[in-house]
Amino acid sequence: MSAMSMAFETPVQPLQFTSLRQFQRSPLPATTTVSGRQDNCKHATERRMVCCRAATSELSVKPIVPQGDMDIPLITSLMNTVEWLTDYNNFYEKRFAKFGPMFKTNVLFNPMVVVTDETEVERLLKAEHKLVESAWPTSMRNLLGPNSILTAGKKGHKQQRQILSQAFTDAAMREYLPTIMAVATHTLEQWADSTEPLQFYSAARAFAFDIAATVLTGVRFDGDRLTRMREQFEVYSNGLFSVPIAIPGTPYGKAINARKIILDDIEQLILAAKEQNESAHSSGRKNAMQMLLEAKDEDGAMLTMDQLKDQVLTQLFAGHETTGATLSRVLPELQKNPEILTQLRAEQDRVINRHGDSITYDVLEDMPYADAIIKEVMRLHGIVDGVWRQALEDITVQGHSIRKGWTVQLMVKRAGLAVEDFKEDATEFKPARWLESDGQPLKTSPRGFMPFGGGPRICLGMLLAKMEMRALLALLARGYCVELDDPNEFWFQGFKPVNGLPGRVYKH
Ligand code: HEM
Repeated sequence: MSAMSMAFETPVQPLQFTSLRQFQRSPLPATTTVSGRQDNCKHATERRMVCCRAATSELSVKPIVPQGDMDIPLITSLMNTVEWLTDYNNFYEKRFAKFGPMFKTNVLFNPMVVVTDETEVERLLKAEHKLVESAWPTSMRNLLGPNSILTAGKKGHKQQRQILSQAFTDAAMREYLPTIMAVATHTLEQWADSTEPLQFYSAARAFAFDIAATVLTGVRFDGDRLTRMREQFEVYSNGLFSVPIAIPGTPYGKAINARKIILDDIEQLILAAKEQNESAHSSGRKNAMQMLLEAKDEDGAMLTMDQLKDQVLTQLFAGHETTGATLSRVLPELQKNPEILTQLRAEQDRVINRHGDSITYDVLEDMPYADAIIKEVMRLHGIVDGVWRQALEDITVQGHSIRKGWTVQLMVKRAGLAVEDFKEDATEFKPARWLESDGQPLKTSPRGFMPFGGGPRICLGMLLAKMEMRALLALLARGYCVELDDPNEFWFQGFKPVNGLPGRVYKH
C-alpha cells in the first residue's frame, strides 16, 4: 500500500471523536508521509483530506474542492499558462509545496485538478469512459486530428483498439524483429561513422521514427521523405502543449503547418500501401496500416482518407516521440554509472554464451539487466509526466470533489516515484532494484509504476517500445561506446535536453 494512502488511513479513528470539529482540531500523528517523506502533516490540504475522509465515512459531510489557484479563471489561467509553459518543472513543485499532493489550478484555459496518489491514479485510469474520459489540451487535440485513437470517445475508442491491437501482439512483434534489428544495426553504424558530433536527442528519436514508420506502415520511406517527416515532426511536437491560436511564427502556428506537410506525405504513403496491399495479403500478418485500410466503421463503411491520415499520424507520433526520448535518457545514466555499463556488457557476454551471436526475440526476452535499466530510466525520468482526463460526472478523489467537466491530470510519473517499495532510495538510479537476488526480474511488480499508463488506454505500443529499446541496448553493449559532452545536461520539462545531448559514438 502507498505511503499516502497509509497515511490517510492511519489518522481516521472516528470512534475517538464525538464531532467533526473535535477531529479537525486534534493534532495529527507525525507518521503522515507524502512521497516517501516523514512529515508532520503540515499541509492544510492534507489535513482537509484527512478530515474529509473521516467526514465522508463517518459524519456524511460533503467532499470539498481541493485547494489551489483556479479562482479567477481568466486571469489565473493566463498567468498560470505562461508559468506552465516557461517554468514547467517548478510549476508543480511550487504548488505541491503550497497546497499538498493534490491541487486545483487552471492551465491552457482548463480548470484542472492534479492528482498524484498512485492508488487514485490507477483507479481513475481504470475508470476510463465511466468516471473520466481522455481530454488532452485543445492544442494537442487539434494537432492529432478529430479521428485519433488518443482522443476518441468510448465507442470509437473501443472499435479502434480492437482493430489496432492486432498489430501489437506478441506474435506481431516476432515478425517485426528482423526490421527492428536491421534499423538498429544500421543506426549504430551510422552513428559511429559520423564525422560530426551527434545530437543524441534527435538521433534517438530518428531511430524510433524509422522503426515506427517501417513496421507500422509496411512502406519503405525514401531518404528524403524520411528526413522531411522527421524534421516536420520536431516542429509538430513543439506545438502539442501550447496556446491554440494559429498565429504564424508561434509554436502552435508552426505545428499546424507541419501537420499539413506531414499529412500530405502520409497520404502518399497510404496510396502506396493500398497498391501494395494485394501482395501483402498473401504474405501473412498485417501491419497497422493494412488493418486500417481494411477497417470498417459501425455502419460498415471503410475509413475515409481523412480518418486514415489522422490514424497513421497518431501511430507515427506516439510510436517515436516517447521511445526516442526514453532512449536518450538511458545514455547519460550509462555514462554516469560505469559499473552499470559493465554489468550490461557482462549480461551480453552471458547471453551470447547461452544463445549464440544472433539477437532473436527469445534473446531480447532473456536480458533482465537491460530491462531493469529501461525500467529504472522510466521510473526516474518517465517521459509521460501525466495523462489528461475530463470528469464525466462529479467525482470524489481522496475526500475531495472534482466537478463534472473539469480536467483531471493523472500524474503517472510522480505516482511512480512514490512507490512504497522503493521509497528509501527513491532518487537514486539503481537498476538492481528491479531484480531478485538471483538476477531474475522481480516476481511481483511494485504498485504505482505506470509509465505506459493503465486501464483501457494503456499504451498500445508497449511491447514494440520495449523491444526497440532492448535491441539498441544489446547492440550498444556488444560493440559500441557513447561519449556525451555533458551527461548532466538539464532536461527542460523533463523530456527535452536543453542542448540536444551532443556527443559521439565509437566502436570498441
Ligand atoms: C517508451 C515508450 C512509450 C511510452 C512511455 C508510452 C506511453 C504511453 C502512455 C502513458 C499512454 C497512455 C495515454 C493515455 O492514457 O491517455 C500511451 C498510449 C498510446 N501509445 Fe504509447 N508509449 C510509448 C511507446 C509507444 C509506441 C512505440 C507506440 C506505437 C505506435 C505507442 C502507441 C500508443 C498509442 C496508439 C496509444 C493510445 C492508446 C489508447 O488511447 O487506447 N506508444 N503511451
